[in-house]
Amino acid sequence: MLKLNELKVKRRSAVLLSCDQITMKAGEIVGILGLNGAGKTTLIKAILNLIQHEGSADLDEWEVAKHYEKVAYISEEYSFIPYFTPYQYGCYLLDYYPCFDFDTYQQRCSLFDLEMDKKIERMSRGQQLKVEIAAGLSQRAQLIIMDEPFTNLDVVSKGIAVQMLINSLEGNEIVLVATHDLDEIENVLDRCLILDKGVIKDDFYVEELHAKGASLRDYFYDFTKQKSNL
Ligand SMILES: Nc1ncnc2c1ncn2[C@@H]1O[C@H](COP(=O)(O)OP(=O)(O)OP(=O)(O)O)[C@@H](O)[C@H]1O
Repeated sequence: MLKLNELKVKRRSAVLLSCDQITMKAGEIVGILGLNGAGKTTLIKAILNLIQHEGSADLDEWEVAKHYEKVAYISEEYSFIPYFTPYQYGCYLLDYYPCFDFDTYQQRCSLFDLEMDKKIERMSRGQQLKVEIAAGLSQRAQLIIMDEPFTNLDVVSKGIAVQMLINSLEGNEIVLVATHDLDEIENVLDRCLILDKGVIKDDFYVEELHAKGASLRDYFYDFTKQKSNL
């Protein structure tokens, strides 16, 4: 279980994030959605203790920040070592993460058509993101946090990445995905947190939305309309 306890991020006089207590159950895939500047990355960085914040994020009663070996963080703020090749990066992760599945990582790199012996710094941004996705999803982490994991991927690779995410799950992981790629992720998400100006404005199960005959795109259209009072 992931429990967020009153997370708050302040910068000078501005409050960038202010969350009440939220709990996510093992096995839930949760979308963190919101318009540009809504606070998605701020929320993720507060959970990961990458920025100064109040409150805490606990994974099964343990602070997330004290158990990075249980957490995979996939974002465009890459964690690979640029002068490594994907092969060398995999060896490094194998040393660091006790459960890292090197064989599956290699298969995933191959699915993405990545060259295992090319320096990551010489790859395109999309290819670098693929290395991050292949690596993060091979960590066998309990908590997988993805910040805009599909944005720089081509249309074919987005589909491969979504399928890779689904295939990588054993069922008990908690997955948080911040994304604007609603169509790609809609059928993968169990639950959505809707952020606006650093506050969670809505929290619902996608099933409930679908039961009303609506899609995430419809939801956001209405949400934006209400915001701008059109
Ligand atoms: N270091 C900082 N200092 C001051 N304000 C910041 C800082 N980082 C982010 N912000 C502000 O916090 C708010 C939330 O930013 P954040 O990056 O979390 O949004 P986001 O929902 O991830 O947006 P996007 O969809 O555009 O990536 C924005 O208004 C942004 O300007």
